[in-house]
Amino acid sequence: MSFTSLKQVRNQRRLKSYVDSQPLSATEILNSSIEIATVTASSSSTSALKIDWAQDDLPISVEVRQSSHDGRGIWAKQKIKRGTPVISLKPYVSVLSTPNLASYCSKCFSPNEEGKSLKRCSKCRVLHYCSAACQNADWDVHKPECSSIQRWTAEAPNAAVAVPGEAIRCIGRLLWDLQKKGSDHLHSKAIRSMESHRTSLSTSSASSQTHIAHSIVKYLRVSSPLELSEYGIGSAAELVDFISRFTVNTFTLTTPSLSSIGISISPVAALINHSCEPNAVIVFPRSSQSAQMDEPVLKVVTLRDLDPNEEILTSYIDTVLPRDQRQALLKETYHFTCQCSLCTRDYSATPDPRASIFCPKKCGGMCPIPSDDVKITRCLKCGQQLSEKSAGVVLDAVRLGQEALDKASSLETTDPMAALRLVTNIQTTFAQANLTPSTHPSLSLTRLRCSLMITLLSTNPQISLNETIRLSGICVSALRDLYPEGHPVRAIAIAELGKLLTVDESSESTPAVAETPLNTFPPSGVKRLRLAHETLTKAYAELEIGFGPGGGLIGLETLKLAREIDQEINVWTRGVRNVLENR
Ligand SMILES: C[S@@+](CC[C@H](N)C(=O)[O-])C[C@H]1O[C@@H](n2cnc3c(N)ncnc32)[C@H](O)[C@@H]1O
Repeated sequence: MSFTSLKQVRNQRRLKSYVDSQPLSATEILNSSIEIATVTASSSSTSALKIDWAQDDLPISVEVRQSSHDGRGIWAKQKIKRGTPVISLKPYVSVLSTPNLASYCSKCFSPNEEGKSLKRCSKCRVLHYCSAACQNADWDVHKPECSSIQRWTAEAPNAAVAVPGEAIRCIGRLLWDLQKKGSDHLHSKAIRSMESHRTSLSTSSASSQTHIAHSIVKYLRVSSPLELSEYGIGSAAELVDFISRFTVNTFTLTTPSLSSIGISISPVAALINHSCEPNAVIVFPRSSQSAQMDEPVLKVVTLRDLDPNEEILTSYIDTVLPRDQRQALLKETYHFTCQCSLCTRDYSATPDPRASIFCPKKCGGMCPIPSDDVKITRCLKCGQQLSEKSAGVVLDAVRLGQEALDKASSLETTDPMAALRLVTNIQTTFAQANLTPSTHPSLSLTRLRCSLMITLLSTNPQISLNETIRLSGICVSALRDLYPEGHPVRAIAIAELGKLLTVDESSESTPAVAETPLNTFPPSGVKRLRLAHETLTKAYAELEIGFGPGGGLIGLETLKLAREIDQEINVWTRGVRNVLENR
């Protein structure tokens, strides 16, 4: 679960507060969720809850429990094998983020296929569909949205804000649905029961949520929050409360290859608590077996074998970040101090791979990265202290790297070449600072650089295929230091490397880096094909864990490619044998 998508909204102009002078008390909010939950059993620290709106989506292997530490959560009742899609459901609402509106169908979220074009709604001209069937199926929900978008666009001060952001569109869809179903419907109960932190918001969060509240009022075409009673919202405070629930409980909607394309709301999946070292992941694997109209399907897949009475935990944030940054993000958006196994790990003997530099004496050991507060750091193997000057170089590199990452990410789709220049130029600074490849933001920059090179590979002859493969290899090895076997991020990176190794070598331009004995990766000819096959087979095995049996759409593609390469290797081997026998 991540809320990067809301950043867009946060950065917009802030409006006057709508919040009532008499906010709902925490007890009132708590009571509203307890009335729908019946305690049915109890253990020493947790008690099982039977929640009517959750029962249909939960298999018998798990149950909802309440704990004093992290509230409600989902727990294993029996042994569960790793790679099990323990929960599989369709979110109540899913919407595309604005830049993706023309590239994916707004009903089934399939991408615009090459050679075909999505059909645009002729009225709002904003949503697109892959077929008339998808458009018709979405019309019930899109109807009120369509006129609201048209009005929003007509009143927009400039083209940059001509389409309401995904948070506004998502809340709009949710509220129209609740209005139609009524307050007694299980969906309405489920939404009301999601956790809110309205009473403990920081000033900046309160301000951004108030801003969203203003936008919602404008989008729904009511003149004040008091007119929202037909949506089950009785006051301005309740509207802000609703938005707080939304912020805490929204998921990033991703493609089968994990690109973020929008946001989804599922109160059942939102019952899962957080760990920076999770034992499960939330993915949208898609597969050719399921009918398109049923997509997107959210799956919670276990990453390791679970014992009975273990809590199922996913990560709400990107766990490539070092502890301080993870804790700050979780505190700001989710209002808790994380005490997971990763956050409480002792790094005095082995440094955190997310925050390390190589030993200044090059003994083969590593030092924890210095920070503004702790500048003195020494190699954990040989004890060599990092000089103050070198600590300054590292701190500068991290700061410049983060700036380059933010800037390049914003240019990624609009000007990939400029983004690539930015992330390439920072490499020298990083090399001087001795950051390890898995240290933040080094890894994020390498991943972005690799993904930009892949995008540009087919159109720009300056991009070297072998260099792209080498970078992809660096990403895979750094991700292996951070993620367990089968984690979808790692599995997708391995599949990407395997796929790159299958690209026709003859398409390679003059190598940008001279081949040296130390630089023999990737190999060429049949050795390369064999490595590609081995990598794809490994990727498939990991995809089958992180995305569940079959590995989702990427699993299917990877398996197909592995089989094709296997045939190619066989043809090549037979060819060589024939030549040898004819001699
Ligand atoms: C998406 S909800 C998870 C379900 C929530 N526990 C409930 O009862 O509805 C996220 C909220 O759960 C709580 N939470 C999740 N993980 C936690 C953790 N590891 N430690 C403490 N609180 C946690 C925080 O209050 C957070 O804002």
